[in-house]
Amino acid sequence: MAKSLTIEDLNVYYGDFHAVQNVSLKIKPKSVTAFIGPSGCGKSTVLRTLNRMHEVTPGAYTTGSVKLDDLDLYGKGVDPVGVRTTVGMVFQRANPFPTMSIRDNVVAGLKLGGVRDKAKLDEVAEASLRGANLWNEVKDRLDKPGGGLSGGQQQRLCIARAIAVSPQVLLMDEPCSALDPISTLAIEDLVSELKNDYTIVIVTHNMQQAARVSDQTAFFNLSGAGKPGELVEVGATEKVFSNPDRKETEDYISGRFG
Ligand SMILES: Nc1ncnc2c1ncn2[C@@H]1O[C@H](COP(=O)(O)OP(=O)(O)OP(=O)(O)O)[C@@H](O)[C@H]1O
Repeated sequence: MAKSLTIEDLNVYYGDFHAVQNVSLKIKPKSVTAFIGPSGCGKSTVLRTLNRMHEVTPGAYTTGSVKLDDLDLYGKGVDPVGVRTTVGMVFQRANPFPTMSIRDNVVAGLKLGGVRDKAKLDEVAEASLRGANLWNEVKDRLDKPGGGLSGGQQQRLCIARAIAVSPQVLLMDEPCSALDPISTLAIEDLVSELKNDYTIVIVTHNMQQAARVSDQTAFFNLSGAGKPGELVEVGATEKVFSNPDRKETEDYISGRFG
């Protein structure tokens, strides 16, 4: 199920603005990769190119390639909507449909895809909520609105919604930035469990979080004011945090800048 991602010579533009340059990176199946770096260096931009989500911004485009196993996600005839099902995404702020029931929130994507069989929908809702470590907290109120859950529960609901459509990769853009420390730890534990089934890429500003949850860390930086962001260093998380190759990486990780 889980697949690899291979990014080669990726450049991202917002119209005339060259946001990110020459990123090449391999992401193994069933691993967690953390994107770290100072604000504006292009972490979210690169993340969004992994499921063509940047294309919702008018004028945004890429050069280079992103492959899911052998499939070029930007190849001729590849449907971006299909890509976003295969490569799911969880955003910074939990964004459940607030008035929709918890159950319907989870299976919204399946329903949109035409699945009508109630038994099947219930089965996927339960499996996804269990997968997101939320089932026990909500099993007695599945018909209540998603907006009535706590922030941390809403974020896990969004993770359940993302996994309900059986993706191969999960992208997470600062999924804990709006959460308290306990909810944050719950999401981090969940990420470690989800790694058994999915390939995960997570953007985080929290160094401890990157160190705790990821196998591989990619450090991005700006080459100068107004210049594009670039990938400075990527490697095993333990190595990047204990013995980085580049001084900029060490300075950032040790809090000397950024
Ligand atoms: N929709 C957009 N339209 C135009 N420029 C954008 C857009 N989104 C991002 N940018 C620009 O692209 C650059 C990279 O932004 P991005 O959000 O990817 O950085 P980031 O590293 O994720 O930052 P942060 O840590 O602050 O979220 C920035 O200069 C930003 O202003």
